[in-house]
Amino acid sequence: MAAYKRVSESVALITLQNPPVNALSAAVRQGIVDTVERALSDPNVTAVVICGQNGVFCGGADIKEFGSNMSGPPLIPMIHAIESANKPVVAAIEGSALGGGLELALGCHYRIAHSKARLGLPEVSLGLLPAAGGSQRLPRLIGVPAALNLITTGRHVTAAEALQLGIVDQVTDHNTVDAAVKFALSVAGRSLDPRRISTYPCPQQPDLDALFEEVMQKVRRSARGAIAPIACVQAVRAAATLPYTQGMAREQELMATLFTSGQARALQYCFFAQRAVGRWRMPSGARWDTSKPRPVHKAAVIGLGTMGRGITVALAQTGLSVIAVETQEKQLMEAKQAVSGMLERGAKRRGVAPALDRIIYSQNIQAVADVDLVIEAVFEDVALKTKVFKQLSAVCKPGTLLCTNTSALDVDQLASETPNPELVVGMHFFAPAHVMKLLEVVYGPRSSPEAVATAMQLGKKMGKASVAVGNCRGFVGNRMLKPYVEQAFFLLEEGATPELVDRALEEFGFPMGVFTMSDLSGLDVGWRVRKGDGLVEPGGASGRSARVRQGRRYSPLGDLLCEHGRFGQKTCRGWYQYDKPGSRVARSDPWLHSFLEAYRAEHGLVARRIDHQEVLERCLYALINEGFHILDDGIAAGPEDIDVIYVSGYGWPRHRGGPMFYANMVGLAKVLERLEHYHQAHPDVPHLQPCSLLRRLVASGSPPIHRWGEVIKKLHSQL
Ligand SMILES: CC/C=C\CC(=O)SCCNC(=O)CCNC(=O)[C@H](O)C(C)(C)COP(=O)(O)OP(=O)(O)OC[C@H]1O[C@@H](n2cnc3c(N)ncnc32)[C@H](O)[C@@H]1OP(=O)(O)O
Repeated sequence: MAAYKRVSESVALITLQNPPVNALSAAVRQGIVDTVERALSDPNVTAVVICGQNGVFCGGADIKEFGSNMSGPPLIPMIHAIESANKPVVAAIEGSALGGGLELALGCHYRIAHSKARLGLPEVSLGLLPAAGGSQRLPRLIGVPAALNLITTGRHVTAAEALQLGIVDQVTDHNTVDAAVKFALSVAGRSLDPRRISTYPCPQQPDLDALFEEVMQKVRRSARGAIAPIACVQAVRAAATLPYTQGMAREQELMATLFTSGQARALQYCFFAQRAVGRWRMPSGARWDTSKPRPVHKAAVIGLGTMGRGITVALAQTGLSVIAVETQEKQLMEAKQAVSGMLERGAKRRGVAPALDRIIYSQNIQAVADVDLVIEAVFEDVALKTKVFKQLSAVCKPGTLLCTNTSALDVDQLASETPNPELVVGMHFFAPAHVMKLLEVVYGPRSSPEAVATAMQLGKKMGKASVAVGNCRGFVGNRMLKPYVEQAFFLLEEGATPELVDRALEEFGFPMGVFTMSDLSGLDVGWRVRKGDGLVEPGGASGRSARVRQGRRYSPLGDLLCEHGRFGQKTCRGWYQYDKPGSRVARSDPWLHSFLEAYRAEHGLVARRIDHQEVLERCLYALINEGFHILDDGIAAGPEDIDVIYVSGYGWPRHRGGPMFYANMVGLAKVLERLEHYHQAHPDVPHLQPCSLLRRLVASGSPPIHRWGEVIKKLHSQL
């Protein structure tokens, strides 16, 4: 839909109307075609201004239409008709001009932006390229290097940067439409030939081949298997080397490949999944839209180790006053120095003042008496956390929300130690907490909807992908990680090497394989957890019993490496070897290979050839199978929650959508068949036994992922 109005007598004002972001749906495109035609055929109109309703120019093509049969006028001829118009067309850009929205503006003869507007071509993050002429017009307008940067990263630029780059002609702090109308009147009657970007030659660049080669290499390295960034480089190259019409043909050809690729579907699923997790719901029926968050102005962090420091930074950067408590003076001083450093570096990067004075440091827990919310981040020890929660209950004003930063402990058990368990939730941050985008908000059976709403809102303010999950061992992310890591260990026993397993996973798109990751986070972390679970037998047992614990197959490989003092990067030795402590360059370690051979010999294991497919199937399907258990148990409300957790916090490649989306893409019947196959081969591995929900879904004809909820609901209503 697009509204048409005459203003200042001779200016046609066309307003895009499709809330909330005026996406270019079929109806909007039709509206633009009709109103532009009307303006151009009206002899009383001398100029045209295009703007968007409610302070947003246009969020781009309507992503929801991508999955359906596209109808309505196509974008390219629509934009071409605007550019060819014989009356000046001015884009009045407020809010956002993104993707097709910016491409529409590039078809206009002039662009006026409000100073708070953001512009960009983020198609690459949806697995696409700017294929409404954006990949051909932008390089002609701002040059190849700047266009390559914007198109391959998809980053949004401010109006000020857009002006500097030459994307917009004017920036205003006042009413943008008024400024655009005034501007349109001032240019009416001027020749438009110099304003048609498609007719510009692409600015010449010395060493064009070298530039493209360099960018292509950089993009390939960071794309981790994603194809859209590569197609973006190819499209810009076409702009730089071909006449416009041929460049457009290349743009369309590349887009057709991307559009039908599974990657675009996965990335568009991620876009909507990220928004869907904000609409959380709990098994009790409490929901995001009926639960009111409490205001949080002042927060406290208890315990200033690595996690507590990061959380303090994240809170202060959000604009909250923070009381940071650490009982030991030396640790408190060290933490203050570290937190200040992190804030200063972050502020420098963002060009703002560091929020140093928002934090009060104290050794005394009494200092938190008047805060609205506390995040306890002491050592992962249930007795210690219980003690802190008891102290907090005595000190804090009534109604203070008590949050625990834990990666696995029972939130409900901690809640039960307080007089107001409804005020307790888990906030599982990921290290480094001021950088990592994921937050699991863990509710127990007694957590109030208000407490969950408050933690979710705080997470959003901190810029985190916040996902509400139920309380169980490891919550969602770590619970699913366990069978994944377990399979990797078993594969080593059966003949694989850390190098082989990691390479398969990295080629799949993970930034790091399981063993490189284990070296980075420290092998002792998992060792401590396994000790706590009673799985580690001191000194390492021998014989068959060494590989069986609690009635199921167990691999003591990680424990044995720890017994050798191999804790990963920090000790220069783990699954790999490193030149110096903390070095990230993992080198193959002959000791480890000999150790594996000796281990297999000791346990009568015969190494066999293992290929990448088996590595992927065993590690990923075991992880996915646990995801189905999590859905079945109601710990995650839907597959989107799991997928957002894995993409935002566990390095799952975004262009593969997340583990549950991936299972949907592979085919549920295939995942089930492979799990059955591997479970038959390894009956002592319960994680390979297909989950009953997976069986139910397959029996229901493998519905698409957005309809899994119906099967889950039916299953639960029958219980
Ligand atoms: C031939 C192909 C030509 C062109 C290709 C394209 O144009 S692809 C689309 C390129 N555009 C984008 O990638 C922009 C996507 N949107 C955003 O980045 C943000 O939504 C935006 C515009 C910056 C606004 O952010 P804000 O935080 O204010 O809102 P939110 O993200 O929560 O979005 C609000 C609701 O709008 C829906 N939505 C946003 N953009 C689109 C879109 N392009 N198409 C369809 N729907 C869109 C979003 O899903 C939210 O809806 P909800 O029901 O709440 O989930």
